[in-house]
Amino acid sequence: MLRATPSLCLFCEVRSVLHPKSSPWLQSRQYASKQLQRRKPARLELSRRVAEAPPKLSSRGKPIQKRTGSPFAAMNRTRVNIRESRPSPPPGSEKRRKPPGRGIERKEKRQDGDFRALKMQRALSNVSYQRRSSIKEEINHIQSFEQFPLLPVVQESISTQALKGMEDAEPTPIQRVAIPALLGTDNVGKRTRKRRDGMEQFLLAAETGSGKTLAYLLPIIDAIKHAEAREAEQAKAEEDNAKRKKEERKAGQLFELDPGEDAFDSSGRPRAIILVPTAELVAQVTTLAKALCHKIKFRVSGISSSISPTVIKSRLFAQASIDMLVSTPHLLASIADAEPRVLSRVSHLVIDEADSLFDRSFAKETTPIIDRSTPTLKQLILCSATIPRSLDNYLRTRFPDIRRLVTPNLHAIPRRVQLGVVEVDKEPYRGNKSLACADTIWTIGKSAAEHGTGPDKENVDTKRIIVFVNERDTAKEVSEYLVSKGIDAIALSRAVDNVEKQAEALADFTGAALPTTSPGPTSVPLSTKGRVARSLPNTKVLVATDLGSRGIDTTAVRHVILYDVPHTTIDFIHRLGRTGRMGRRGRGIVLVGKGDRRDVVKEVREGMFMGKALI
Ligand SMILES: Nc1ncnc2c1ncn2[C@@H]1O[C@H](COP(=O)(O)OP(=O)(O)OP(=O)(O)O)[C@@H](O)[C@H]1O
Repeated sequence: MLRATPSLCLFCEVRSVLHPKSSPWLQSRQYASKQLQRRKPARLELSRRVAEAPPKLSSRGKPIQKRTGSPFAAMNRTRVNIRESRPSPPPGSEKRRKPPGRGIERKEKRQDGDFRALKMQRALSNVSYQRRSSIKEEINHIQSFEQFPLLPVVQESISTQALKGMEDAEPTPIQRVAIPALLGTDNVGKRTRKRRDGMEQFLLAAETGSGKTLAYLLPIIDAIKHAEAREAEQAKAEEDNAKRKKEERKAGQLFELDPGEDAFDSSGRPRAIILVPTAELVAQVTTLAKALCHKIKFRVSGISSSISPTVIKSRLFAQASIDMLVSTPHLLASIADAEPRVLSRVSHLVIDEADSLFDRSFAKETTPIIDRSTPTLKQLILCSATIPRSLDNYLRTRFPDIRRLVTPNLHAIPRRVQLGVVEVDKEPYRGNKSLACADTIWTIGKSAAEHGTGPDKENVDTKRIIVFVNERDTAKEVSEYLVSKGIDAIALSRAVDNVEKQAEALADFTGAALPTTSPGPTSVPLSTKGRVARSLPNTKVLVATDLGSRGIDTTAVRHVILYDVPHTTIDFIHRLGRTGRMGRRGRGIVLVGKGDRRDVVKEVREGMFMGKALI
């Protein structure tokens, strides 16, 4: 009988020492063959982890942990595993996390999921659909301006001055949301009014062409008139007091210094300031405020760099007092450096087109104006058609308590605006974008010319078209090309020197009165290389860069051509927002060429078709 000692065990080798079966019955054949079967594959199969490098060991001999957050963490990976790279949540944060996929959240994820290309450049801050629906419900009951507790004179001026000729005009959604909030008569306002001490902050955000200007102007003018009445009462009481004291002094024959007249000078110290990015917008907002002041009686002035310094000085300081000032930040900041009192009585400060005025080119002028007016400020009102993510982040840190007054359709381009696409690479343009642009304008313009009835078919059903380009230099190039093709076009850009003609053309587009002395923008050189070419009557074209598009009220414009595909959805919203204003219909045409983001254009079109908010 064979006896197997532990050291001779063929199958268990070293382990055999501890093997419970290292006993004499190990010799049984059955057990030996089983062990052989088990061991066979071990000689043929490689470990699954054979390709991996052996773990790096620290000086203490322990494996070094991979740094997932390091910029080199993803090197040499063959699989994308984004989850792995996410930092683990801090302890305790699980409690605050909402249960996954509940109600609105889940639905929104699905809605967002459609914008695959736009997600890559996600530019806009999100407003939940739940919030949009609740705002809709809240403002549903407001049907007329009379429901706002405005002073009777302010109330009257709406139909007779601001919306003259518009019978039965109803407040727009942003006016329904903002006017009660700024007056402090909405539910939140009533609750907080009593414990209000410092400055109130508001963000008004609504679609383009939805009447935001009137939404902030009416409550501010109302507040100015209230303050005026209070101050008049106070002045009367002080006057009575002074009179009484004088009589007392006379009766008592007391020697006292006569305090004399109160030297409180309010010239050059406006109560309300409205900041806008361009001189064109200064003119636009001032015109509306002036229309209101005919009835309401308050003093408003607009100043911009297009006005001479002498006129600026007289507008600010020549009047006994000034109630409202409209300006650009650059100009006001330079005036405030020389004359700090200009910001010493401001109770209402509006930053219109806030997304522009808080961006890099304006922020260094806008922010100090806010800081310097803060001691007297009662309301800071920011206003914008879009809330970019950068602005959203800035507001969260700088104004965490700001009240966001948004409308249900914020960031959605209305369905009444259609977006068409012209493929520039295809026949007959063969990549010539300017030719495609001129041809598109001719197609739009021809129908206007055909419908003209006058002998020279002028001023009859004139089509106004805005062409948007991304770069300043392109604006001039494109307008010159269009003129060479017989189109009445002018560039609106800071790079263009013909300021007077620009102003005329813009006035014509915005419906403002044209100066009678000017020959009018209809006279365009219609010749190319000394030869008179055919011309397109009844069509006017403005070639503009993005800054020209901000805030300008071009209600008469039905067509917008996007010569360049806009960089972000923000630009899409502002540019297409020059048409389809205040419930009108409009048409946008985008020229798509080689290298342009077709997927982005497609998604914007789909979003517009479905009336969805862009992201
Ligand atoms: N309640 C209303 N009913 C009818 N029209 C109105 C009403 N309120 C304002 N409007 C008109 O709507 C037009 C657009 O107004 P406004 O320029 O204030 O729009 P906006 O929202 O500031 O646009 P943007 O975002 O482009 O600056 C103006 O011509 C204005 O007279």
